[in-house]
Amino acid sequence: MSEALIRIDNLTLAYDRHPAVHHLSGHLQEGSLTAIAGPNGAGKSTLLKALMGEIRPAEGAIHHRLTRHDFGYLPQAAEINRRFPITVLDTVVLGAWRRVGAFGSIGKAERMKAGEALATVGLEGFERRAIGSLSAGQFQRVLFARLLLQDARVILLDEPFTAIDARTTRDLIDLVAQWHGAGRTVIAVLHDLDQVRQHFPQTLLIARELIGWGPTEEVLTPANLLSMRTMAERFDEDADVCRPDGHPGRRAA
Ligand SMILES: Nc1ncnc2c1ncn2[C@@H]1O[C@H](COP(=O)(O)OP(=O)(O)OP(=O)(O)O)[C@@H](O)[C@H]1O
Repeated sequence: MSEALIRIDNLTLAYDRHPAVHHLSGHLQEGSLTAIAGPNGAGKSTLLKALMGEIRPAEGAIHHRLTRHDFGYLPQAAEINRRFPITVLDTVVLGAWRRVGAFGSIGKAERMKAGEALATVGLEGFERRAIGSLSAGQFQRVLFARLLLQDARVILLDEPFTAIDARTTRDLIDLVAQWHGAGRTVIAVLHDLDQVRQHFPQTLLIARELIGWGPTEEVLTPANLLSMRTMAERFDEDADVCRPDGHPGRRAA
């Protein structure tokens, strides 16, 4: 078997020492297409941010030889400020900045590529519109066009199809399949388990602790889904990170 692209070793992620992800281990192969599923507050977004290096492990480690520029990231819609006065084309062009670097110059070629990416996502003619004037689905298409321009080796998508209509979802899932076909590594946080079963060969099921990670049909079993719900009911927002021996640490006063 080929060497893993990303290896996660006994990873604990915490905010102010309250763990959002506990003792997670596993690996991602290059070219894999993986869904991260789990209840609200399970640590899914936190894990994506840690993969990119935005959150440092409280314990354990994430091993890879990638840089921040190798990651394309689509945040949850709620994290994006759409009031920023910027056009659709310039938003897509931002995808190229990561590639050319902060001191590189964005030329005509990049702007043309941005126009092509917009056409690919079905938004030809939208170039000069302000992003604030778009529908949620149109804006999500713009963000996918930006990812196309970014041309990243690893693509991280946080709830990419939430509040998006069926047609847009289908088009964007097709893009994900194309990335996968082209050998990109794609990881998407998803809540719709039917979508996961249909389109994602690998699943990481998490409820702060790992429940299952592997082929989707082996992970999304009734037993695992029951464990997930039981663990979610017991989420303890005041838990402290474990001691190095793996036993629960002191609880916050
Ligand atoms: N910036 C932060 N500061 C403090 N706690 C945070 C922060 N971000 C997330 N958390 C907490 O970490 C835990 C995991 O949150 P996270 O957003 O990773 O979960 P999630 O699985 O992505 O949830 P959802 O499905 O609701 O988006 C939650 O208890 C959350 O309140």
